[in-house]
Order: sequence, then structure tokens, then C-alpha cells
Amino acid sequence: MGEESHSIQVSGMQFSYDANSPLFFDFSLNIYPGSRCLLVGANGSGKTTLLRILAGKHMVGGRDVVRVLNCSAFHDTSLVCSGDLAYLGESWSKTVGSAGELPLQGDFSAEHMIFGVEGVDPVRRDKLIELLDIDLHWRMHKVSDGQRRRVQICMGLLHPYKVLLLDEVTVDLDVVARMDLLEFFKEECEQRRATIVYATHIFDGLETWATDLVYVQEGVLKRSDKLADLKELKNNMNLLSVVESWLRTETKIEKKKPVNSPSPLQKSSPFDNSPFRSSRHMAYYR
Ligand SMILES: Nc1ncnc2c1ncn2[C@@H]1O[C@H](COP(=O)(O)OP(=O)(O)OP(=O)(O)O)[C@@H](O)[C@H]1O
Repeated sequence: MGEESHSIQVSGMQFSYDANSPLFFDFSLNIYPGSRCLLVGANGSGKTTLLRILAGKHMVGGRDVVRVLNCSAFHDTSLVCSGDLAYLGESWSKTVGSAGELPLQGDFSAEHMIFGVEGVDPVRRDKLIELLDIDLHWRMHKVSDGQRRRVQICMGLLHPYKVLLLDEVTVDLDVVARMDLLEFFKEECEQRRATIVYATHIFDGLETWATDLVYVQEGVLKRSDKLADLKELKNNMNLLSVVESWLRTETKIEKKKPVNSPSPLQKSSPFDNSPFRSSRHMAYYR
């Protein structure tokens, strides 16, 4: 990577919701331009919080602690205003970036929403509308969750971001829309050296998509690896199995495992009624 500077740089970050128990303590992370970085971890491990901190939604320490594109994520509002930093979070109302804070839903069209975003390259806009298969006549109070999500994603991507933070945004999309969107993101990273951090529990198709894997456990950075260097993948494990094994080790479920229960590396089923299958593990299938 030579002397290239990081697009995301977190140095010794501390953050707590509750003064008595810090979620992040002395947390550091560096991500290079052009990376497609998967952010993984159990429910409650801090992924959403980390993405929100990177998106400048929480003030954390001084100007040097959380840097995005060489600016302070919280203090330099130009990052978001310019569209250089885009964040697509869980809910419609949380979306920031080029699209700004969006209204929830109402009796207006998808066209009204999308064409209301100013300063947009029409070619990019048309490409996104086609990619996401959006019908501009959709009335936003009548669409399905997946259709609403498509419009949200479209608006969040209208400006050519340099850093994109994704928090489980593909969860409502059908498989075709999800794969097309992932391919689009890949192109954006390769052609423009955009950086993507994607928190997800769904690993289908990501072995060949992602370049980096960051694993967070209860606010602690446990792993930060190039996918190409992951020995488990080289040994023909798939990504789901790798992450599953890390999480199972973390929760020490194996200690309780009865003799006939499946191997921890075996792909689990959403219909498995095992008493050891807590709701956190069902999250793989959300
Ligand atoms: N607004 C909040 N106030 C207080 N505590 C919070 C708040 N948001 C999150 N937390 C706590 O911070 C921890 C990390 O939550 P976070 O949402 O970042 O986890 P996550 O890894 O994104 O989880 P998931 O995979 O379920 O989305 C959890 O213990 C959660 O209860």
C-alpha cells in the first residue's frame, strides 16, 4: 500500500453510552482507500455504534481521534455536506449524507424524493434508478419495505461518496437487487477508490466481494484482516463458517454442546430448534 494515507483512522477511541461501562476503550482501526471492509460481530458488539461514530453522529474525544478523509468525523460537517461521506443506516429517518435527513414516508412519489436531491449527475441518477429497479411513480406511503429501502439507498448514493458506511442496508432487498448493488459498490471502489465499511450478518456472496474483515467483540477489535490472508478461507471454509466459529468461541457455546449436536462449523438452519440456538444466531438469516 506504500505511503497512501488511510481514509478512515481511529486512534485510541473511547466511547460509552453509560459512564460506568465504556463500550469502546482504546479502540484503534485503520482502513485504506479502495477497501471493501466487512464489519462483523455478535449482536450488541458495537458495529452500529462504530458506524455512527464514523458518520459523525457521536462526538468522541478530540479532532484527532476519529478521522475520515483526513477530517474529524464529528467536527468537520463539510464531510457530510459535500457528499464525500455517506451513511446508510437501519432506518429511513437515520439516513445522512448527500440525501440529508430524510422524512419518513408520506403521500409523495419516489420521483419527488429522488429528483428533490440537488446537484446530482443525471447519468448517475438514471443508473441508480435502473440498478435499483425503482418505479418513479411509487407512492411512498404505499410501497413495501424493500421498495422503500431501494429509494432510500438510491438517495443515499446519488452523490459520488468517497467513504460509504452501510449498516445492514441490504436486509430488505431481494437477492437480485442485493447482488446488483454489491457489484455496483465493487465498481465504485475499484474505479474511484471509494472506501466502504459494511456491517452485516448476511455473508452470501461476500467472500469474493470484500477485501477486508474487521471483527469486533464487545467493543474490542479482535481481528482486522485482509480476506486474501485469512487462513480459514484458504482452507476452504466459507465466510459464514469462519464468522460463526469466531462467535461460537466467543460465547463458549461449545462447552455446553451435547454429544449429538451439529459441528460448530456446519451451516446452521433457521429451523433448528436447539436450545443452544439463541436469537443472536438467528441473526444470520435476517
Ligand atoms: N442509544 C443507546 N443507549 C444506550 N446503549 C446503547 C444505545 N445504542 C446501543 N447501545 C448499547 O451499545 C451496545 C452496542 O450496540 P450496537 O447497536 O452498536 O451493536 P451492534 O453490534 O450494531 O448490534 P446488532 O448486530 O444487534 O445490530 C449494546 O450493548 C447496546 O445495548
